[in-house]
Amino acid sequence: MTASYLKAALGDDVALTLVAPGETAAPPDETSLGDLAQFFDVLQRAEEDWMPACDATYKLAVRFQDFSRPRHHFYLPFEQMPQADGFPLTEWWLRMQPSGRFDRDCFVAAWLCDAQRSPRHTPGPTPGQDAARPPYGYHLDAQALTRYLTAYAVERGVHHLTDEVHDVRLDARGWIDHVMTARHGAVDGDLFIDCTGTRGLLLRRALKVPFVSYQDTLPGDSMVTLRVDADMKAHGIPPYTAITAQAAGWTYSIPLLTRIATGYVYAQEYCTPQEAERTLREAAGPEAAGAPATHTTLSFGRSLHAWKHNCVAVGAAAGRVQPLQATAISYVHHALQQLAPLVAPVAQAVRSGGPHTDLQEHYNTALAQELDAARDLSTLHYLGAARQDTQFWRDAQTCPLPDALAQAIERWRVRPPGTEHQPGPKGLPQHAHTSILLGTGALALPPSTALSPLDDRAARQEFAALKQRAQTLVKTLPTQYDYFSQISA
Ligand SMILES: Cc1cc2nc3c(=O)[nH]c(=O)nc-3n(C[C@H](O)[C@H](O)[C@H](O)COP(=O)(O)OP(=O)(O)OC[C@H]3O[C@@H](n4cnc5c(N)ncnc54)[C@H](O)[C@@H]3O)c2cc1C
Repeated sequence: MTASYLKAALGDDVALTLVAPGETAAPPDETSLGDLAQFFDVLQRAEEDWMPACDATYKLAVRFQDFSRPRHHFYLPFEQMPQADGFPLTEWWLRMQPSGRFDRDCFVAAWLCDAQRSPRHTPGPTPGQDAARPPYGYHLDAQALTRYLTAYAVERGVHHLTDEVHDVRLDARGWIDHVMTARHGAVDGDLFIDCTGTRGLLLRRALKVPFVSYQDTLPGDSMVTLRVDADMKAHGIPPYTAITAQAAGWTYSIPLLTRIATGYVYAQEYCTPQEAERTLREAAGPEAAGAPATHTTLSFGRSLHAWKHNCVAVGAAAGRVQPLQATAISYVHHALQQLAPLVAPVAQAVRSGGPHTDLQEHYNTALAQELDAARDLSTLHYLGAARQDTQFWRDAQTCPLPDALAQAIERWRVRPPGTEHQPGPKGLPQHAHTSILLGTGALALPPSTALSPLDDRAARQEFAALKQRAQTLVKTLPTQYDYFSQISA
C-alpha cells in the first residue's frame, strides 16, 4: 500500500525503492473500512479493475453475534446516523424505541445486511439509481491486494528488490544510513519507511523506539485461521463481516467471491490452541474439514512514536489493535495521506542535516491518538458485552480501562455518546460508540433529557421514512451473490 500510494501521490518527484520478500504466509486481514475507495481514487483505479483481482466483495457493516446474549446480533454499519430536530436518531430511539432493534430502526444498512443485499444495482457510476445506497467498505484477499499494488507500483517506476533486510546500519548521529539486504547488499536513502509489521525492524529494533502494549486492556494473545473454499452460491455472500463472541474470545468470518476467511482470536490463559481450532472448525462447518489451520501469537500495542529521525513506521510496525473493527487498512491509508506531502520536504531536510521536529511531533501525536482511539473502541466490546457465562468474559469486563475511556463512560451514564464529540478511529462513523453500547447492552444509556421538551413528530417521520427506504431497497437491490454473478457472466 505504501509504495503504490506514494508513487501515485508523488509521481517522479521522489525515487522509491521497495524491499519486500516474495509471497509470504497470507496475512489474516481481509476487510476494510468504508474509506478504502479514496485510496483507490488516488491510484485512479476503479472498482471494476481492482475488485475482481482481489476476490473482493462489498461490506456494509460488521455484524456482532452473541455479545449480548445467545442468538442476539446487531450491526455496526458505515452509514451515517440520520438526525431529527438536530439530534441523532439513536437519541430519539432511546426515548421511543419503535421496534426492539436500534440498528434496523436507525440504519438502512441493517435491513440490507439481514436480506444479504448488494449495496449496488449495477457496476460503475449510476447516478440516481444508486444514490440512496448507504456507504460501504470491502472484503478482500490481502495477499492478492499485495500482488496488485506491487504490480501497480513497479509499472510506475518503483524499484522493487525481492529481498529481505537483515541489518540496519546507523550513522554517527544514530540515524539510519542504509539497510543491508540478503542479496542486493546495501540500500541507502534519505527517508526509510518501516513496513515490517509487528517486527518493527527499523523503528523499534534499530532505533530502539519503545513499544506501548495494549495487552492489559485487550484480552487475546493468540489466533488460529482457516481459508475455507466454500460454495458461495449455497452460502450467499453476506455484505458484512460476522464477528461472533466465543468462550475465550471471538471468531470472524469474511466472505469473499470464492471462499470464506475465518479465524478465532482467543486468550491462551482460557483456551488451548487445540480447543480454539476445534471451536473454529465447528463454527466454519463441514467445508472447513480439509482446510489447513494456521496458528499465530498476537501482540497489540503501538510504538511510542511512529516517526524517529529519518524513519517512519507505517502499519503494524507503528502499531495495531484487535481487528474487531478492521481499522488496520484504514490506519495505513490515513498515515499515508499525512505522510505523502511530507516526504519531499523531510528528505530535503535530512539531506541538509536538519530535523523537522514540529512536523514530526504533529505526525506522531495524530497517529498515536488514532490508534489509542481504535484501542478504546475495541475495549468497549469487552466491557460492554453483557455475557457472563465464561471466566474469559467475566475477567474481560474487569480489565483496567484506559483513562480517557473510563472518563467517557462516566459521562455516558448521564448523557449518551451521540450528543458529544467522541474522537474515534478515522474511517468509522461517529455513531460507533453508541452502536456498540446499544448493541452489547451492558451499559444502560439514558434517554437524553434535552429531548424532553421536544415534540417527537419529526423523529416519527424520520423512523417511518427510513423504514420505507429500506423496504424499497430490499425489494429492488439484487443479493450480493446475484450481483457478482451477473457481472462475471
Ligand atoms: C485475526 C486478525 C484479523 C485481522 N483482520 C483485519 C481486517 O479485517 N482488516 C484490517 O484492516 N486489519 C486486520 N487485521 C490487522 C492486520 O492484519 C495488520 O494490522 C496488518 O497486516 C498490518 O500490515 P503490515 O503490512 O503493517 O504488516 P504485515 O502484514 O505483518 O506485513 C509485514 C511485511 O513485512 C515483511 N517483512 C518482515 N520482515 C522483513 C524484512 N526483514 N525484510 C523485508 N521485509 C520484511 C513481511 O514479509 C510482510 O510482508 C487483522 C489482524 C488479525 C490478527
